[in-house]
Amino acid sequence: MSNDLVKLSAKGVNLWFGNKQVLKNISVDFEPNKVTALIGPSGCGKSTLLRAFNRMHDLSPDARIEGKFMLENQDLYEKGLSVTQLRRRIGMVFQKANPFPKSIYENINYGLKINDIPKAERPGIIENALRESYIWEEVKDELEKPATRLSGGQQQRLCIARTVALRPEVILMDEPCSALDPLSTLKIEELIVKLKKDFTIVIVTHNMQQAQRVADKTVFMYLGEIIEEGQTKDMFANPKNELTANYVKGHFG
Ligand SMILES: Nc1ncnc2c1ncn2[C@@H]1O[C@H](COP(=O)(O)OP(=O)(O)OP(=O)(O)O)[C@@H](O)[C@H]1O
Repeated sequence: MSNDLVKLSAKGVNLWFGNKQVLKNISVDFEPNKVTALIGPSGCGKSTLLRAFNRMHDLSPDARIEGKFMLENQDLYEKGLSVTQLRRRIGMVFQKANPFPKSIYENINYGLKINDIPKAERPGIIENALRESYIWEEVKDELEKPATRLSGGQQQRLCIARTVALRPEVILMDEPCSALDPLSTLKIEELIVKLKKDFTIVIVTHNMQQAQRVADKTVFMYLGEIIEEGQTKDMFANPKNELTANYVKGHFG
């Protein structure tokens, strides 16, 4: 793939927790302004791979990583690279919404403050991030309310707003809808599809319908390896590998 079609990539990655090898010779490219879904049965290493891009295993003493993770030309594990700076370029949204126990406004303002965004610019950025995340109309009159009083779906959209406010290049999403009801899930899916105009998105999901609704490309993993990847439509309509076929048909997982 030519380089301008690659935003984020892993090359020859192996990862162990203690003696257990969890990722095996993973090489994958993620295209800019596309949504890519990582799918596969429980325990196959999807979250481990996603988290490795954001250096989330740095503090696990038993994690050992080989191979390269690149954001365009930046080696994400380069010695001396600031993890804070890296996470500004690669944001992450988790399975369970995790707003700070502060006001809705402050949840977004905090990240802007610690990243030295001038005070005068912050209200506009906060409003814009809330609008982009389809939550502004619901919260605009109660920005001082504690974020923890929002519904689960609203909290997750707030967490997405908190991430987009910092204008990362990539947003990693680890099962962002698994704790949400169907209506909130659809709102987040609509949001994900809209956000790809500005961001490159990688999403871990167990929900095959969700992968087909939101993802341009899909990567199927099994026991720590990538078995198949391709355009989502092709992978679901004509999987090349028998394991992929059985998984997408719901025969195991
Ligand atoms: N910090 C850790 N220390 C030790 N083992 C871990 C750690 N994190 C994950 N594992 C193990 O690595 C394997 C892969 O886990 P991972 O969470 O990446 O799978 P997954 O495909 O995302 O699964 P799920 O769909 O259930 O979330 C599992 O066997 C898990 O127990």
